[in-house]
Amino acid sequence: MSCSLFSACLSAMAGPRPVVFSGPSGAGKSTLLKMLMKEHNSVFGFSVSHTTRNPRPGEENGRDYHYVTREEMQAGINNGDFIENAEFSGNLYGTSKAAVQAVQAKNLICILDIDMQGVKNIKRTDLNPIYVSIQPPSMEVLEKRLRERKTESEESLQKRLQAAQVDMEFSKEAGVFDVIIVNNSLEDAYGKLKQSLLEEINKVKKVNISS
Ligand SMILES: Nc1nc2c(ncn2[C@@H]2O[C@H](COP(=O)(O)OP(=O)(O)O)[C@@H](O)[C@H]2O)c(=O)[nH]1
Ligand SMILES: Nc1ncnc2c1ncn2[C@@H]1O[C@H](COP(=O)(O)OP(=O)(O)O)[C@@H](O)[C@H]1O
Repeated sequence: MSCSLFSACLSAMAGPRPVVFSGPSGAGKSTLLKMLMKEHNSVFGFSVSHTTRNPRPGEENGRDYHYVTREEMQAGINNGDFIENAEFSGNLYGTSKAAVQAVQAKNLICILDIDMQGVKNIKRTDLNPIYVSIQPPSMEVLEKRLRERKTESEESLQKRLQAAQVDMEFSKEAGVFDVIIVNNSLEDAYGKLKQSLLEEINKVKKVNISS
C-alpha cells in the first residue's frame, strides 16, 4: 500500500482501535496495562516508546522502552520517525511509527502509554484511539505510591508531582478522555478498565478465532 500521508496509512491499516493510557506518573498505568496484557495476551500489543531516561531495575530494552541517547532520539525525530514526542521530567519520550505499525500488523489492539502532551498530539492524527485516563484517588496517595515505588530521586519525584497536578486538571476537561478511571482499589479499577474495553476485546477475539 502506498500512502502519501502516514496518518492516512495508519487509519487505512487500522484494524482494531488503539487504546491510549494517560494520567499522572504513579497513577497505575503500567500496573493496569500489564494486568490487561497478561489476561488478554492475544488481544493487546504494547507500543514500545523511545526514551532518553535510564532503564529502571527490571526494565528491558525493547520491551518496556527503547532506551536511546538524546542525540539518537533527536535524529529520529528530525527524520520523521515519530508520530508524537514530548519532553517529560527532563527526558524525551516518543511513539515511533514503527512501534505502532508492529502491533497493528499483528491485528492486535495497540496500547500507548503516553503523557498529556502525547494525548494532545495524538488527537491531531488519524489514529482514532480510545482515550483512557488513569487517575490517582488524591495527590497524597499518588505521592505515597510514587515514594513506595522507589524508582525516583527526590528531584524526579517532585517534577512528577508538579506534572501530576497539571495532568489531573487536564483530565477533567470535557471531551478529552472517553474513560476516566480512579485507581483506588486496584481490583475495582481493573474491573472498570476491562468493562470499558469489553466491546473491542470481543471484536478482536471474534476476528482472531475466525481467521
Ligand atoms: N508523549 C509521550 N509520553 C510518553 C511516552 N512513553 C511514556 N510516556 C509518558 O512519560 C511519562 C513518564 O514515564 P516513565 O518515565 O516510564 O515514568 P512512570 O510513568 O512514572 O512510570 C509517563 O506519563 C508516560 O505515560 C511516549 O512515547 N510519548
Ligand atoms: N490501586 C493501587 N493500590 C496500591 N498501589 C498501587 C495501585 N495501583 C498501582 N499501585 C502501585 O503504585 C505504584 C505506581 O504504579 P505504576 O503502575 O508504576 O504507575 P504509572 O505507570 O502510572 O507510573 C507502583 O508501585 C504500583 O505497584
